[in-house]
Amino acid sequence: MTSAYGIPRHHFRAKNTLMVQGTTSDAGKSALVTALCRLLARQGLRVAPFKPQNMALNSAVTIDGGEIGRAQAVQAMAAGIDARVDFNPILLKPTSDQGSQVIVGGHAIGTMRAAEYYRHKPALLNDVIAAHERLTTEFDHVIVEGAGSAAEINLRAHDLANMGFAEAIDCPVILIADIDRGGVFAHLVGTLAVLPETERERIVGFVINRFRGDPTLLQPGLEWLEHETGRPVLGVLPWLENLHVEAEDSLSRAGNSHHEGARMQVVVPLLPRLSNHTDFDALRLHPDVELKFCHTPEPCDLIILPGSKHVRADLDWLRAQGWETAIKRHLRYGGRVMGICGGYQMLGHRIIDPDGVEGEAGESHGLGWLDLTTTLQANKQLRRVTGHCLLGGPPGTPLIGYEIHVGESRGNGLGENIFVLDDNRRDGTLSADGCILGTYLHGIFDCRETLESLLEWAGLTKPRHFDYEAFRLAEMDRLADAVEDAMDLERLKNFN
Ligand SMILES: NC(=O)CC[C@H](N)C(=O)O
Repeated sequence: MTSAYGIPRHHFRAKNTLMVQGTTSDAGKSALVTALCRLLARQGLRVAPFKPQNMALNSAVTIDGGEIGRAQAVQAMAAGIDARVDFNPILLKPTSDQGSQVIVGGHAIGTMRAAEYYRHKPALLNDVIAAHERLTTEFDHVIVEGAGSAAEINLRAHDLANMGFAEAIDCPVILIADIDRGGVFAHLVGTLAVLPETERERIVGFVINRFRGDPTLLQPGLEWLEHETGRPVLGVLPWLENLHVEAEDSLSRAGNSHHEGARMQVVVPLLPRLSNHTDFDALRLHPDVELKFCHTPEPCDLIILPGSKHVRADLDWLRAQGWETAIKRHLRYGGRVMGICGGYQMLGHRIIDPDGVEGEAGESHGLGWLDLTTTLQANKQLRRVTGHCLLGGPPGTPLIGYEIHVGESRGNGLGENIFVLDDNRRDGTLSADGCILGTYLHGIFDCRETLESLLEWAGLTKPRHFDYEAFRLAEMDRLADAVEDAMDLERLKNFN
């Protein structure tokens, strides 16, 4: 038998694989996959997350030295295993509205516009299938996350992220919809309606996400849905107040924080190509910190220039929004400034992109507050690091982080390093007056001790203890508990 798109198919052939697709973006696919990974791992099963294709500027460095979407690294954590490139064989990192850097098997193969990427897709589907196949031989279960909406029929012909993948490997699919945004029945029934018969057949049931309110009022709708579609509602997941699971990409549900009694105001310019915003999760969740992502400058104690996928363009944006003048003033009044990766590069004298790695070839004047110059190179540096932070003086506090950058910085400003890495390298530059700090390391706030040292440097006395690692694991368990209460895990296991 062949699918509506000509791919040979058999009935539910893929071993131990269950896929979650959504009726919309942000329906809760990532969270459901995270929860299922956690629940299966809690039963002592070996479970791997998988997302064929991810589009995100939040990425993670894997144990095997590649780059994948952040969500799959979080799901791996939920599954109790280290992240590896097979969990997300294709990652698209948008650099402009039309083009993305294409990362295959953990490594960038180039920056492509949509049409060019489409030409690569048939070959890429083979890479995706091969990665999935490797996981099925090693793990008891593979939980696959789709991308965006399953109903994007305009993209279906070359799809490898949703039904294109499910058809190719032949696996059952759960469809999840977000009731909080409304229209949930229309979303579910409408999605089934636009799918061809063979794809519709794969949908083994529905999950309704983010429900709050009176369940008796929902019940008639569920009965209607089951009757109308002949498919079960496998679970209604509750709205979980302030649930923290790292955001896949957009800042819509994450974002600004407000804590009663916060003593430190942090502002992060909302760069158009801001990358790795999960860097700020531990910081914005800290009880002493109020963090805001802003388009235009606002008064605060600490300004952090974040990572960027297109540093020179984001630097232009920063200037156009008035940040350069505002930051100078902020420094004059004793404020602190920090730059992470792309933001660090902006703090130097120049950013040179001779080969147009991030857009037009050329160079830009940096803000010039740290004595360094950055050249962007074809080769991307990807590594996880451990070490010590010497901010409070030797022997320093433990440090963890990761690097993802094509820029290489040189200059006298790199002399006084505050991060000593276990691989004998150094990182972390402090300006002579101690008010400006730059680093290539992402994820450094995740480590409690480093977070406290950095907050003290920024002017906070005796920061409260906040253990982000423990917090995020507890949140994963809160999510998993809710899914366990709402769904029958044994039933899900029997779908394949
Ligand atoms: N993660 C980042 O901020 C990367 C900065 C810059 N785009 C580089 O690759 O060097």
